[in-house]
Order: sequence, then structure tokens, then C-alpha cells
Amino acid sequence: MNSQSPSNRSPEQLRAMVAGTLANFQHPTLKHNLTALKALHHVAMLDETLHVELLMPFVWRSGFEALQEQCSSDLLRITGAKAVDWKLSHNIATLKRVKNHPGINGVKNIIAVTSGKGGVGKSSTAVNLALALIAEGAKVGILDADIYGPSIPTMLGAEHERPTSPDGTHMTPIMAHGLATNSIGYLVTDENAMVWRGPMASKALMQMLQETLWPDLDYLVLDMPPGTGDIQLTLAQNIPVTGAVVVTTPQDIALIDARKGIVMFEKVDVPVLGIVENMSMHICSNCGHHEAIFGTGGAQKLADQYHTKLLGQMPLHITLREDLDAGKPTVMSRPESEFTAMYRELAGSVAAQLYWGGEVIPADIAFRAL
Ligand SMILES: Nc1ncnc2c1ncn2[C@@H]1O[C@H](COP(=O)(O)OP(=O)(O)OP(=O)(O)O)[C@@H](O)[C@H]1O
Repeated sequence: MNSQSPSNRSPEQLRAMVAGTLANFQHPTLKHNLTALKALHHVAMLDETLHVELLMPFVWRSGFEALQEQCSSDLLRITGAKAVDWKLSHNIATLKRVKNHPGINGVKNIIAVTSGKGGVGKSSTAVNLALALIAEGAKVGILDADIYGPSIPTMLGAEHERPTSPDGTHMTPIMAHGLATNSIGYLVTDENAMVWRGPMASKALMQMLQETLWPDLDYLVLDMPPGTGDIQLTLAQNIPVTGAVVVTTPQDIALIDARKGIVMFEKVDVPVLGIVENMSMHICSNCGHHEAIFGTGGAQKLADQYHTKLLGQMPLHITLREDLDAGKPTVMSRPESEFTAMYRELAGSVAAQLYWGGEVIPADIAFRAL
């Protein structure tokens, strides 16, 4: 117990005490501790309540909850305060883009969600990841670049919406569940999109990215077309991506294609943030039994082989599919569910990986590149 009374302490002494406690906090999203990260923004003692405010450069609400749980009692003991008032603020860093491409107006970071093969749950992962980034504290958008199967509007229950254009050139994004969205699915029918050839499809996507009036966004999630063909390569080379997430299922056949995806991104210098293993384990909705119907361990092996991370493992569960079909993704419709906790953890890992693996661009040159 510290012998000095809380009111006699200088602000510097108090700050040093709090910084010392925070420095010991460990979390999977912290490569360096909070004090080294200079995250401690404000400390004050008012009426025997200790006020602690953190300012984080990547979304961190789940980590913050763990911090409060782990450190509150230590802080009370060390400082003699009667209560701790915690506050988390974000000032999301803009990170260096591939090939120093100029940015998109208002968009700080672009995360490409990709898969080597169709049907592994790339769009499902992209939508729930985007909503989980919001739940973690960010401003987020999603661009459906899956030209051959634009499913995002349906997954968000917004398939009947149409973007408007205030000036005949730019599009106002559709807002759905707090996400700013645009999709080729809002503009053309599925049948029309299917016949688009590669160059036309890439051009349309680049246009949608650049000509949407995105509000200020910390992260724009890009749901890429599945596969590793010309269109994906063109997009990977030309879009100002910050990093890519590769979605796979545990089957060997999907893993072979996921490997191709990693190689493709490495070839064009897009940092691969890691792998998401979707349908990792089937959870029976009747009895809760877990069964690894597609096998185990493959995605971890792949991540090890390519020196990347296994960012998360999402179960195969009927609720996830039903919620998407109903246009109410689980992360938004069941915020307290175990699935939402898993997606939020994934979002925290993706944001942390992006930050620690990247290079921060100073705010004055990061914004409003056009
Ligand atoms: N973890 C999961 N649990 C249950 N159902 C899932 C899960 N992930 C995806 N699905 C379901 O599987 C189907 C395919 O998912 P999705 O459309 O996300 O795949 P995709 O990889 O984006 O496909 P494509 O790239 O070919 O468009 C959807 O009906 C979706 O609801």
C-alpha cells in the first residue's frame, strides 16, 4: 500500500503509477505494452475516483474490457482511489498502402477479404468482420467486389436499395446496420453481372471504389471475387490495399487454393495479415456437440508454412447461415452471442495485425488524397 494519501500525489506520480500497472498488462493484440505504445492519454484523480483514458491507434474494445477486468483492483490498491473511471478513445492510424498508391477519399485503411476458392464463406466472414470492427469501436464500410456473386446486399437485408448520385458521377453509399456499403448488386441484376469479362469487371470495381462518396472510415472491408485469376491479380495490383485476409475451410482442397491466394498477394507485395479458418468445427444446434467434419490443423499448418497468422477459427453453425439469409448478420442481431465474441476477437486480431505489421502515415498526408 502506498503511504501517501491520494490527494497529496503530484499528477506525474499518479501517472507513473498507472503507467507502471498498464505496462504489465499482456494481451494477444499487444506486440508492445500499452505504455510503450503511448496509449495512456489522460490520468486524473477527482473526488477519490481515478480517471484513466486510453487512446488507441487500432480498434481495441475487447482488449479494453480485458484490461479493466485485470487491472482495476491493482489500480485501486496502488493509488488508494475508491473507484476507477475508464475511458477508451480511438484515433485509428492510417497505414502505408501497397506500392504507396494514393488513398481513397476519407478511407484510412482497406482490408481485402479473399479466398482461393468459392463457397468457403468469404462474404459471410467479410460482413461479420466489418460489423465486428464497428462493435470494437471503428467507423467501417464494406465494398462488395464479388462481381460474379454479389451477396452482400442480401446479407445486409438491403437488396432492394439503390444508391443515388448527387452529381451524376459519384454514388452515395447505402447505409446498413451502421456500415457504409456499395455493391455491384445494387446496380445491376445478377444475370448482367455474370457476363462481364475480366477487364470490364476490374474497371467497374475500381470505379465503384473511387466514385463512392465514402464517409470518413477507419476501415473499408473489400469483399474480393473468389479465386486467383486475372481479375483478382489486377485488383490486388491496383487497389490501395493495406492488407489481405485469406478465408479458407479446413479441407485440403480449399487449403491448396488458399495457398495460391497467399502466393498471389505476396507476388504483388500485398501484406497477408493472416488466415481465417471458416467452418472450422460443426456445432450441432440440438446438442452443442462439436465435430470437425472438414478435418483439423490444416489452416494452422498453412499459416506456419507461410509465416503468417491463423487469425481466427469460425464454427459452422446453422444460426450464422440463417441470420445472413434473413439479412441480419449474427454480429449485429446477436451482440451477446458466443459467435459475436469470436468475430470481435477476429476483428481485434485483424486490426492489431494491420497496425503492428504496417507503417503509420502521418495524418496530414494520409487524408483526402484526391
Ligand atoms: N460458418 C458458417 N456457418 C454456417 N453457414 C455458413 C458459414 N459460413 C458461410 N456459411 C454459409 O455458406 C454459404 C456460402 O457462404 P458465402 O456466400 O459467404 O461464401 P463465399 O466464399 O463468399 O462464396 P463465393 O465467393 O462463391 O460468393 C452461405 O449460405 C453462408 O450463409
